Amino acid sequence: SHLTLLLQYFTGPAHWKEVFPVANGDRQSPIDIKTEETKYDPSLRPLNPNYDPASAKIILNNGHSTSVEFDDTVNKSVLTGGPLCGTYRLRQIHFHWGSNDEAGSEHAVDGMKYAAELHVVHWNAEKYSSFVEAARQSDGLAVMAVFLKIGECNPQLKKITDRLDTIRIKGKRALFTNFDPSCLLPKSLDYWTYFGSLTVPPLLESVIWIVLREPISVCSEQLAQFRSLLSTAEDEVACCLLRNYRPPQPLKGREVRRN
Ligand SMILES: CCCSc1c(F)c(F)c(S(=O)(=O)NC)c(F)c1F
Ligand SMILES: [Zn+2]
Repeated sequence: SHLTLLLQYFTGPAHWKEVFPVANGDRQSPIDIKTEETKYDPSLRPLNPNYDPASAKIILNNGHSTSVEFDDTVNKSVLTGGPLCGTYRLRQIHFHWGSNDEAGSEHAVDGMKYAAELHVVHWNAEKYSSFVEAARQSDGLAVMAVFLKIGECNPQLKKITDRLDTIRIKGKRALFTNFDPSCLLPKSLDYWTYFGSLTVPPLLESVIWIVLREPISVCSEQLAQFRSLLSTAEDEVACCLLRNYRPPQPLKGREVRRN
């Protein structure tokens, strides 16, 4: 309907600042990482993801992406090390992609975009009592970003893309357990890190970003399965979730460090 199209037009990234002024803030994400300007920091430690496959609970279509949600009531699946102080608890993973294989990642590297990007979302359970409280703090969230590069079909990603037909409609969820998201990480855990934000409203500036330098592979057919998800609910005119990435935002003097 015209109203749906109008809403979709006004809910795009260009209009977010009208409702969420922080969209023009000093630490917005994603960014274009200019590799020549990144700074080696010897104090950065190796990343130490430690996930229990039993923490995985459900796979979900929230209308903006597909996510796997984890049990974050105890410190069973955590991320420590890297730029982080303390223990960050795994909350969920989700993906960003584009309407074609040429663009889809949120972060860019020297102006180059990958086909898609995986976000592994953690919150600072040592200092804060809930995800929602942590999401309001400058050191509340830690998101590990993994680039997906067009190439071979990814057998680990298949565990997720093979289930998408059961959650095509916005709001649908299905049981999804016995899954360790480490299987989606590249061989090298070398990374860039910088202080940023959520990339979807409310765009809260509470994310310590950890962007892995080595991509994992994804094939066109698997990306097509992401694009076949619907951004609409049962009672709405069906509309495919063709793209869900925010374009790069101004760096505003921030430093990007590398280990
Ligand atoms: C528990 C519900 C929200 S968890 C979440 C999310 F769903 C999301 F999409 C992003 S993002 O901004 O898109 N990518 C970094 C986040 F940062 C998040 F923390
Ligand atoms: Zn994300």
